[in-house]
Amino acid sequence: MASFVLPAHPKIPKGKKLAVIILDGWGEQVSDEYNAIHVAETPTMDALKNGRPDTWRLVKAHGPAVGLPKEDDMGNSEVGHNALGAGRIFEQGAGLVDTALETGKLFQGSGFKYIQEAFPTGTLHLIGLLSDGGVHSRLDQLQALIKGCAAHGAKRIRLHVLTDGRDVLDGSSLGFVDDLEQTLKEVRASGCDALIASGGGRMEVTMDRYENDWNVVKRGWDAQVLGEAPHKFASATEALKKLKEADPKVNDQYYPPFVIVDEAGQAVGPIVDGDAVVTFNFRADRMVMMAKALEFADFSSFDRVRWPKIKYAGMLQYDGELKLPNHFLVSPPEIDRTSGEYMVKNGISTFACSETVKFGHVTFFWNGNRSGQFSHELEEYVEIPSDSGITFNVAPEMKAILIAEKARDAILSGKFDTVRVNLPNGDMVGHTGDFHATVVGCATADKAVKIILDAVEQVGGMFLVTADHGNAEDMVKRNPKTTKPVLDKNGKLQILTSHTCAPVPIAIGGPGLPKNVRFRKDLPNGGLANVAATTLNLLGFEAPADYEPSLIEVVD
Ligand SMILES: O=C(O)[C@@H](CO)OP(=O)(O)O
Ligand SMILES: [Mn+2]
Ligand SMILES: [Mn+2]
Repeated sequence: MASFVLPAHPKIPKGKKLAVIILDGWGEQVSDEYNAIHVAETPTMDALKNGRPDTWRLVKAHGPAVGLPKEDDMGNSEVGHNALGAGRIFEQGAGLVDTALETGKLFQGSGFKYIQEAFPTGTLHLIGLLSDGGVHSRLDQLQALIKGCAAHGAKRIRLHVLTDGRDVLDGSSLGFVDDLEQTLKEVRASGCDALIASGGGRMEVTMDRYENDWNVVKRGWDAQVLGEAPHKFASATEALKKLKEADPKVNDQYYPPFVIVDEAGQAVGPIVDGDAVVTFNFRADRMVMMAKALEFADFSSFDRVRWPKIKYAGMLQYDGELKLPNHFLVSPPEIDRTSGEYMVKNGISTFACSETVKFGHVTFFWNGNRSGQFSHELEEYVEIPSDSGITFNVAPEMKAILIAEKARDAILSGKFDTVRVNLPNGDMVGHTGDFHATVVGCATADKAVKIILDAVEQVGGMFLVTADHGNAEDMVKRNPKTTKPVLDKNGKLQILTSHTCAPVPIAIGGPGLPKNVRFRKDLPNGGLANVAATTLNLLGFEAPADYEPSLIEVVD
């Protein structure tokens, strides 16, 4: 058994309060009119950067630095917070699924064998996000899964697709539907009856998270399981086109639920007793609620009307603590010995807080996709309810100030050694593609940082401010080489709703920070995984030997 006792840091004393602030979706990019952070008034963050090369730097937050397969994979909250909390780089779901598909192991595992039992007489349903974004799922993996299932005996496959427009450009869903239809055609030619059965936009249908709004999951349930939706079409392509014609404001993220019907008007693929279901997203947060609805006998979050007896597997197991779902096709990364666990085992008390839509980021993701606390005595997790049923450009301040005030009160209470928050604005408002609202959101996040830093000042503490990946710093599609916007065929800017591959800032400071502590210069490629050792050092401990190295040094 690994020992959790950490030696004292030889030079940094214990006992100073530490605030850790994560700005969600806050990267560093060219400072121009498409950078909402640059355009926003951000005096607090500017002051941490300007003229402070020893206590401000950039760290990598995308690609292999956070366990993603490729250098052009943008960062995201799951991999970012996993790295921040765990202090090491784990190969993440995207890469694990790639390997399982390439080696064919996915089709030999116990999870696949389990769903395969339903193939002779039942339908296989595949539910998930349809894009090549690589944050929650990937189209090429879905295509390989469909072909592999057909080759391994699936006779009837039904797709329940969620359109994206958040990790990819808005409007790109039509192309992804075309690609998927092509694969389904090939599979049909091999004798497997494969069709799209239902759909809807990811933010409107199924992919809610952290129980912010169960109506989202219910809309998905009604379409996917019951075969009922307000809109019925002969194909997914027709659905996307007609729904857009009827309401030009509708976008890929927010398509209403629809079902595909046959000539007699019957839904082509409701989920019934004896069927198999796979949720093909590898990322956990936005599939956990659906997984609960599919799997839990005791379930009261909405009226399921019918709870079919199915064989259900997740692409991954989404929650190791809850063992949810029980069956899965690929084993998730085993993110163990996170900094949160070390802190608890070394007597460090923690207060963690965010609003609902980011609450699991500083708890569940931070702790290696583990729900619950390590210690009820030493840890307090506070969730501030998020607005639901709106897009965040309508209320771009979100709950940032309330989160900061909770953190301030926790710091001033003297009860906690460390306080950790996620400020959501740059990310959640950035995803709406509304530039002006994102500017307001970023300015608000900056004000929230100030509230926390003022409290740190009062108690003579320290702070570490960083981000989990980029988003708000880039609101248009650019040519990566020239950084100039890439215009569409009509000469218009293409709004970027997604995350980016930008590095993120990290700043340390506060009256409690020993004067001779500064960022090392010999880790130019440092990334988010280097932050955990840094925070353990600031709290007066040496970091575990196998953690990525600390970003700080003490100069004599
Ligand atoms: O909203 C989400 O699910 C993702 C984007 O797909 O954003 P984040 O990783 O910041 O949570
Ligand atoms: Mn994020
Ligand atoms: Mn995001």
